[in-house]
Amino acid sequence: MAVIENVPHIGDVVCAIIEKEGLFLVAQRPEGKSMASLWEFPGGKVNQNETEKAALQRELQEELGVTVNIIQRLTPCFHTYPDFSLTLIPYRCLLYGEEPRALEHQALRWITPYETGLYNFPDADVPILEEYLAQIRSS
Ligand SMILES: Nc1nc2c([nH]c(=O)n2[C@H]2C[C@H](O)[C@@H](COP(=O)(O)OP(=O)(O)OP(=O)(O)O)O2)c(=O)[nH]1
Repeated sequence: MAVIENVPHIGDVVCAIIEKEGLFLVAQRPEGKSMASLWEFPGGKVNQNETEKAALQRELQEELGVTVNIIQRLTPCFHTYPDFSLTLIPYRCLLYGEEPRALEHQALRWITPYETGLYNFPDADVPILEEYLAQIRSS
């Protein structure tokens, strides 16, 4: 029999795949937060009456101290964790030149597509990573 999940939906979460010279940025979630130490794409929840792009720029200022050039929206991923569900909305982005700083994360790393397997990502990120890697391999 199918089990119907009944967990709170936290809403839309935007995240940035920031690219630089064939590398992209991954950020390690802080200790003490949910999914601590997993590697994610910087971003966060979209507030009420806020556009996705405005939320992304706000979160990237707060977390990395940068403003980005937003290039492309990838396919959103609806995912259910044991205690909540979310819709994770990825954007490919380029930097204007400022170097990101880990203002809220444990660490930041610029990685190549080949290194992705060395990092543990939240489950919601897996289809997003697959789409992104397929896209850059075919370009
Ligand atoms: N920024 C970001 N969040 C992600 C990713 N994958 C993923 O499942 N998430 C989840 C973690 C959080 O529950 C939520 C992001 O919301 P948030 O950034 O406003 O919340 P937060 O880190 O303060 O986390 P929390 O204390 O609410 O658990 O989305 C990702 O790649 N990037």
